[in-house]
Amino acid sequence: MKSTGGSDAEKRAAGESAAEAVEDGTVVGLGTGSTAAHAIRAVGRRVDSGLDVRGIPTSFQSRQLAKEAGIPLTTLDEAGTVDLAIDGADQFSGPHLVKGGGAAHAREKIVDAAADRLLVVADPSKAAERLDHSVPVEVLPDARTTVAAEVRGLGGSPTLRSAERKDGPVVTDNGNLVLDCEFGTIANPAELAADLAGLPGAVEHGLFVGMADEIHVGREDGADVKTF
Ligand SMILES: O=C(CO)[C@H](O)[C@H](O)COP(=O)(O)O
Repeated sequence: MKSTGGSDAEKRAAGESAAEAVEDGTVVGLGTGSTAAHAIRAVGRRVDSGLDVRGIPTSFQSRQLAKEAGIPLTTLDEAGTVDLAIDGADQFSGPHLVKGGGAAHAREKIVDAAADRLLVVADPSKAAERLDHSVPVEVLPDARTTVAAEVRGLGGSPTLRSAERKDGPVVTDNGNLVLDCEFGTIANPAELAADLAGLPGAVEHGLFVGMADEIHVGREDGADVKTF
């Protein structure tokens, strides 16, 4: 699993802190990435101790991890609602997030938006005064050229994400491609989110505007919780 940013101890502290918030008898969205992985393993340990939950994974990776951790799984179709989602972020500023470093942001946004509460888990390197991380845009393969042109028209600089250990582009769990779009400092995340959402062939973008209810920021020896 690709790991970026802070230390593993910080990520683990964040994941374990959020996993403590999971209540008995609930449906939990399971995010993607190295920090969310710690939360999934921690929820699994609580399941071993008798916690009754059902998890909704947001990616192939989180499904595999949840199965290994012994978390019973369900789907949005079956469960209908999500009580709590735990997910990572590539950057956060207040409750606003940039996600999609693992190219899982389309399913993550569906599950995170459906949740009554979204708990973000992050190491301190993900904090920013204002969002300035590149924004991943998942695109239908046929739309990559036209969406890239539209992104340039919005003042962005798109780059097709290349795979590591495979020739060619990253292909998402949904069979699509990813354009990483640099906009510099994002003055108005809501406006950019609306512009990107309106592009034909853009499946989903990685701006999660105002979506975090809590951010658990891991330290070497614990976690700080910001509530919104
Ligand atoms: O959005 C994501 C995947 O699409 C991840 O949550 C994000 O990339 C953070 O990952 P990590 O915890 O490994 O830094």
